[in-house]
Amino acid sequence: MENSTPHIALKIENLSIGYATKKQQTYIAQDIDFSLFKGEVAAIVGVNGIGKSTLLRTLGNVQPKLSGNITLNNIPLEHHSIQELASEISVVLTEPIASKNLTVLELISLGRQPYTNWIGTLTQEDKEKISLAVEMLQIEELKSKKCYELSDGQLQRVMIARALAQDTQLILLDEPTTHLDLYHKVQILKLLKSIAHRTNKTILFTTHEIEIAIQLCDKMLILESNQNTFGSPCELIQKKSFENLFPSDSITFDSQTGSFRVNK
Ligand SMILES: Nc1ncnc2c1ncn2[C@@H]1O[C@H](COP(=O)(O)OP(=O)(O)OP(=O)(O)O)[C@@H](O)[C@H]1O
Repeated sequence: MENSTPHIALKIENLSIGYATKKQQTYIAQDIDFSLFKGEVAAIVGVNGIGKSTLLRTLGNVQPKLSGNITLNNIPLEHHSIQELASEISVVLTEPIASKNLTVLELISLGRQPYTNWIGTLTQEDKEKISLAVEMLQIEELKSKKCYELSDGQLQRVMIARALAQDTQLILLDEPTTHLDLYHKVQILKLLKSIAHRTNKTILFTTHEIEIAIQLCDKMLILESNQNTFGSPCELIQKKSFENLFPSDSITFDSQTGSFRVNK
């Protein structure tokens, strides 16, 4: 049984996500099922408020699941220690960072925290991983700037560099391209794809850039209120899964071009 799934990095079965208080549980999405292999890049798409960020936070162990199974490298998420998770999953969320007074280099160095000693001394390996992340995100000229001096798009690239410096098997990113112009959106998603393919990491991100995701992702998860559909972009197009994502009197999906058309 072990040998039949050696390369699955992340397996999600019957997952229900939402918010729990002592009195009640509020379900945001239920029956989510999918698996991601090592070396794959995948996008979670769906309309506003459907639960994309909630799912990402649940997978990143930032908030608890309501039920179901999340398995990372064949081991249930809850069986990984906090220390293990920090070296296996990096999470880039949309919340503003508390540490904007740090320089860019200091912030990226925090990505190495799971590996450094208690005073945070960086080894040669740590420094090399940080330099590589800076180089990959092309942010050399920002290294000494304070984070509060950055534009939203620059900060977004710095946060991705921090996640890369963390050097984890799974990288989760919540809307990593929101503040970027079209060129940088494409550049970041192409970079994420090449990192996944070159380094065998698994990268999962939420996005509203459905058309770019169709062109660049290996897999996509479409969250909808009554169902969750998962597959390669080609499979999803063939299954007509994108066609009912938005009200058809306003927007229709053209399966020939893989793009949305506004109905005037
Ligand atoms: N802390 C919270 N407590 C209770 N409900 C919440 C909380 N945060 C978000 N929600 C609700 O969960 C639902 C899903 O929100 P979520 O942010 O995951 O959606 P999303 O698909 O990422 O949306 P968007 O595309 O607008 O970013 C929404 O109805 C939202 O109101």
